[in-house]
Amino acid sequence: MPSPTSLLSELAEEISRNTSIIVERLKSDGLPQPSFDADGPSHPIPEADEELSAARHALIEASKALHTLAVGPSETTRLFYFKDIYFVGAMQVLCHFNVPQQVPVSGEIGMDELSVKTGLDKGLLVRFLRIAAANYYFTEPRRGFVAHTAWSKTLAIDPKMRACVWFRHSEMMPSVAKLVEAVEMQTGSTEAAEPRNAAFSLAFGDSFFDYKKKHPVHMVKFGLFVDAFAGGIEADTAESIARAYAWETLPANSLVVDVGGGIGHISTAVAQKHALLRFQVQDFGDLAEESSMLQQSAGVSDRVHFCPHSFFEPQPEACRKAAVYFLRNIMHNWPDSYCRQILKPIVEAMGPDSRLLICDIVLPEPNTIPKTQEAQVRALDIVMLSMFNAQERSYEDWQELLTSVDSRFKITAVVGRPKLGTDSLIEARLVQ
Ligand SMILES: C[S@@+](CC[C@H](N)C(=O)[O-])C[C@H]1O[C@@H](n2cnc3c(N)ncnc32)[C@H](O)[C@@H]1O
Repeated sequence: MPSPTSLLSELAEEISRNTSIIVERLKSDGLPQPSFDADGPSHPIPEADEELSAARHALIEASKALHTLAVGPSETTRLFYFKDIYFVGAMQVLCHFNVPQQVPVSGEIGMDELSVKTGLDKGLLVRFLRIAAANYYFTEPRRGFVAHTAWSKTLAIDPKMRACVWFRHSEMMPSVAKLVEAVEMQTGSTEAAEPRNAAFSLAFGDSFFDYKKKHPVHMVKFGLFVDAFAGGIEADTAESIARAYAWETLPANSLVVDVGGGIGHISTAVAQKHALLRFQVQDFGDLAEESSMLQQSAGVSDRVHFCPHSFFEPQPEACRKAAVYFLRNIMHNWPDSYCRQILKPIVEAMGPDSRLLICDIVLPEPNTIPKTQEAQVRALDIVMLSMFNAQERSYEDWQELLTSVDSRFKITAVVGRPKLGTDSLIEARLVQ
């Protein structure tokens, strides 16, 4: 075990080596260097480039470790997420008062004028802006004036980014505050481990999706958040899913049933790339109109159809013996007992050649991936617990869950990194 001093040096060297790779490659490719300036690039280091992506991840990993070592155990714990909690609160106040959109994307604005334009009391505006600026969002180029950084500009130009701040603050934080209560309720009680008893439900008085149905604004903002969260991981976009799986090996005219498919944005992307496939997108009926608009604008409305359907009900006749039953980010929202209820009607509808295709995280073995990536998937696991009393699953968990529904289930393929990012595609078939 190296001494802490040599570990610091090793990490500094790692940072220096990977920084050089990135700086030189960006220079030789004529790309802009990362910068806090408002006109700095929003994705400065392309993920699609293997060398750059590897250097970027190594840099993130080493700089996080170096930062953690430099702060030290005592200060880390004493200030445990202290600054971050209030930073999140301040950012949500700023977004709520439309501050990011009222700051010009280039140039500056006086705090007085900004206060009038947003209706946020000037004294409070200045206090919230200054904590934001201390975290690289907004800058005060001269006293009493504010301008964007590349970070705050993302909030000015993209409602999906504002939905990320809103979701952290308005749904995740209240749920996390109820986590201990929810876990205490569950301890020794199988009945309590129900979605309606999740920390979210204790905070909001309703289960996650029932609450959304009753509060359409939350549903819309959640949709924007999901789009930004998954869509922001280059390797997890709809287009990546269209590329990652061997859709082209399915016979012409094959039917893909997109179970709980939302408005069908994944089916649409796959349909655009694979012209010989048909799709039925199943979700709540109130998404039908938006779904149909999407299919029409994407030019795939002849092959992608929306079908209002609850995944707890038997599959409709038109969706039986489909080539693929595709479930993206569905199972991780439900505890095992509910996943079994979702999978049973699918198994009943599957023909001998049907495949089940689940797109969700496959949790890694501990310490087998870089810590920053592991922290991300472990956090998602606790998100699922606090929102739904559900979980992310390891390969063994998936295998166990599937065979508990039907002992014939066999996982026949798993497609993960580098074709996909956080999620994997888990293909399973009923094997006699
Ligand atoms: C996390 S989203 C995933 C949506 C889509 N598969 C995707 O990957 O973007 C979960 C979806 O499950 C849908 N859902 C929840 N309960 C459902 C039910 N009982 N029947 C059908 N869909 C349901 C929600 O409306 C939502 O669209």
